Amino acid sequence: MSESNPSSPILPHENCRVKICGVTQREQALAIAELGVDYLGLNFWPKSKRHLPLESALTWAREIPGTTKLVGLFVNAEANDVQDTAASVGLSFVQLHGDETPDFCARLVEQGLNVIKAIQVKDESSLDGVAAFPVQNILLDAYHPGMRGGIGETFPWKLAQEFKQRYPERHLWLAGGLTPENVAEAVAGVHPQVVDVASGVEDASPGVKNLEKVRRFIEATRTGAAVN
Ligand SMILES: O=C(O)c1ccccc1N[C@@H]1O[C@H](COP(=O)(O)O)[C@@H](O)[C@H]1O
Repeated sequence: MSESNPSSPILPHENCRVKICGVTQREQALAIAELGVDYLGLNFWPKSKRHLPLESALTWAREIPGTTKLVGLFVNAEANDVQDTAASVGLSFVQLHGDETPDFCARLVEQGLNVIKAIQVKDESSLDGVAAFPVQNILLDAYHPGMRGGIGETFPWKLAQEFKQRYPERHLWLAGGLTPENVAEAVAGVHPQVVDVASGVEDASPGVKNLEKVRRFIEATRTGAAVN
């Protein structure tokens, strides 16, 4: 499926697109789509605080307008479950945030899925393995021992800049600790294709977004300036 989203109402700054991840409520999902977000992340990892049961997703996900693409997040799921969920929910991308191997990703790509492989960046060597993954979309997130993601921590963006130099043909989804306050600096310094945020647009409750923060995050990404 194409990366382009021609009906997006405002052209993003430097064409950087926005993904809001870990939405758990139908009304919020519709409101966030209405704000013009490019990608909405649905978290199918049962251990996440932002877990969305498949049964819930099936009741409302297809109400989201097609201008907002759905991304399903999985951690070490079975290939058949990823494929079945993608088909039944109508996912445009699957985000693999666990220890999935290049072969596992290849199998899903062969099935016609658009795979985003997440890499938790510990240091420069974390980038070495990227070459083996047969996917166009790579998501870089912060490394935290024993945690899979959604933790609100940044990693040194100079490593994301290095990724861009080493893998210019890949699409970079930049994640990890992004907020309405720092996303403009991230876009200007790294030039990712997509910025992805979960906790940075929430208050106290994981999975419940602060819509004003979402609005400010989108605006900061598209205007290239921190919005207060
Ligand atoms: O959000 C989660 O709960 C989560 C759980 C397991 C793996 C990934 C998860 N979220 C992803 O983590 C990054 C960064 O999140 P944050 O903005 O730092 O909170 C992002 O890609 C989310 O999609």
